[in-house]
Amino acid sequence: MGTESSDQKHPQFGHLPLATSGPQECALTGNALLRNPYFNKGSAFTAEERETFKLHGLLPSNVQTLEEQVERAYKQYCSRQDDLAKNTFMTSMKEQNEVLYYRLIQDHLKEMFPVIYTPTEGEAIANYSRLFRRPEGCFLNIYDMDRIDDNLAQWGAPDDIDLIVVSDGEQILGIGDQGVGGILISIAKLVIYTLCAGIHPTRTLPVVLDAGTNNKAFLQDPLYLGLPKPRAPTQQYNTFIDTFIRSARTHHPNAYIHFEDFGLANARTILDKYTPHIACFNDDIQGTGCVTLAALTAALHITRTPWAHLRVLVYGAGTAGTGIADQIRDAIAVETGREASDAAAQIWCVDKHGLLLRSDGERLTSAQASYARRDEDWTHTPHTDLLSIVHAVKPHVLIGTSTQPGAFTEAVIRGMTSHVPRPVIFPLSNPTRLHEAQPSDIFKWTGGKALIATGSPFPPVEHDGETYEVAECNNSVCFPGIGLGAVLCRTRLLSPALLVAATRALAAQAPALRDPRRGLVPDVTEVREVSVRVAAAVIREAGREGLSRVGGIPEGEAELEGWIREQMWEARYRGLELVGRERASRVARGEAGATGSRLARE
Ligand SMILES: NC(=O)C1=CN([C@@H]2O[C@H](COP(=O)(O)OP(=O)(O)OC[C@H]3O[C@@H](n4cnc5c(N)ncnc54)[C@H](O)[C@@H]3O)[C@@H](O)[C@H]2O)C=CC1
Ligand SMILES: CC(=O)C(=O)O
Ligand SMILES: [Mg+2]
Repeated sequence: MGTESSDQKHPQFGHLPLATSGPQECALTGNALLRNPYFNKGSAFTAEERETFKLHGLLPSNVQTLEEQVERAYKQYCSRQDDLAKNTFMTSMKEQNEVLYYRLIQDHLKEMFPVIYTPTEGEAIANYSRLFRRPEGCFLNIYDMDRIDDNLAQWGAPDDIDLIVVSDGEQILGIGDQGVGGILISIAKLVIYTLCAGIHPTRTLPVVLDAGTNNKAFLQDPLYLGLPKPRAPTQQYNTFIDTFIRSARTHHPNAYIHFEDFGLANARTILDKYTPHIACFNDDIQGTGCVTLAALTAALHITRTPWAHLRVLVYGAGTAGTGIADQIRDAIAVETGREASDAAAQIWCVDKHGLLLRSDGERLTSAQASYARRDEDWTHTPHTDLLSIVHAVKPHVLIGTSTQPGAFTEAVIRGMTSHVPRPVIFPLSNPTRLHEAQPSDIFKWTGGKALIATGSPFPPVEHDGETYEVAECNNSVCFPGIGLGAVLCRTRLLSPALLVAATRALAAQAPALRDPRRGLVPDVTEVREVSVRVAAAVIREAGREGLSRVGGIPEGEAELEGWIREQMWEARYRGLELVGRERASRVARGEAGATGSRLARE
């Protein structure tokens, strides 16, 4: 586990795998220190530090607090003319001073989350090659597979990396193939891990797998920074993935691997292949499934619909849609004692050719096949028309993961409302412009009866003099806590039981359970505390299943949560201790109290 504090003892918990307090050892001085975003404090370096680290003459004389720096940075942020410019400003702040960057976001979380994540991050990704200033992360090239080992080895010693987020850029945030720009989704997800779960920012690695792109505009753009070739054929692609996983396991054997925004054909195949062997997670399949099931669980608590009678319609049966369907199927099976195949019969999936039917044959992916319906039951209903399907199925729940804006029309929503008293409607497609319906319209068309959650943030809805929160049902509410739990107990695998435990922990924290005007999932401003509970559930379950590789984890609830909190990184300045280069390289090799792998190269 993290070596940062291997020589520090915590008064309450003894030796913690990863401590985030106390002084930090630093071998950098002068300009090199100011240019290092992890150690840099800018105008907040104390008089003593300015002396010790040879900073005199390199900084204006006034020593400021982090709060004063945040105030100035926020004013600069506000002066940027639009969200994309604000996003670019934040990227540059991250390159200069990580503590200030995270603290600024934390102090303005609600306002800034959509700027550093969906929807604005999608715009930044689409414009990656135009906005590019400085590379961040690890770029792997399918035509240079022999170098993957070296490329990954340079990120530190085997114990330095706890978490890798990797994307191949094929299906980014609902905006399709973004090629090498996919590095930015890996970076954005890692920022959320740090913000929302206190994952140590220097112990993570963002990776993009550049296998080409089928984005025609990029292929014709001389400024495109990735491989200007169509995506490589399947066999070569599979070898690329295998090589990446093998090298990652060799050089960073403890890293939990998070897959993000892979294309439909590959996302599931890769997850199924590696889940039995390594601790890995696909956010679009499992994270989205987990948060949606948690939101649904809270909604059913309010509507009082029994699991045994539940009817669910999933519109858009791709990576996210089938991931959600699987989680709901498994929950129905657990709650009713039915076989998973029987539980699947309570879920109807619609994709671009209409309701999934058995006669679709080879057109169905393996994930879709278990939801295909018998053709003979649909001979009298137009199975390509959503409204007709709604009238035939009478769903309690309608979920949109189709990227088709406005697909949940007034007729569809009113049709659904004619069959069930409290329709549960989740338009989850990102970014905001791709949502299947607007929450305010859904509220209007259902006479305020709907229980709504959306994929991107929306403002609250007014109805009959009351204000109703619209929950953001985004995997960002659950993947940080799941990852924190997985990292802290160094789970060998991320088994289905760990995900069930995480989902239950998340569902139990739905604000709507306390007040029906509040959201079906916790708000982003609450996520850090939510992550503690989710991580605790994951760690406890990993212990029960014999998957945990860390000893001495406290058992009591309060003690376990305290143990987790102690290891969550926080955006505050710590004292610096000057050490010699030799000590610093031992630190970087994990032989002494380290400050993070990336410093090995600095
Ligand atoms: N809220 C959240 O946490 C998450 C939201 N998403 C969003 O969900 C959407 C889908 O993402 P993925 O599943 O990764 O993409 P995907 O490409 O794997 O799935 C989209 C599916 O929609 C289908 N589709 C296209 N046109 C359709 C139509 N007219 N009717 C019905 N189905 C249609 C496609 O054939 C495909 O199977 C994206 O907008 C993405 O941003 C994805 C993951 C998490
Ligand atoms: C939220 C997310 O993971 C997506 O839209 O792909
Ligand atoms: Mg995603």
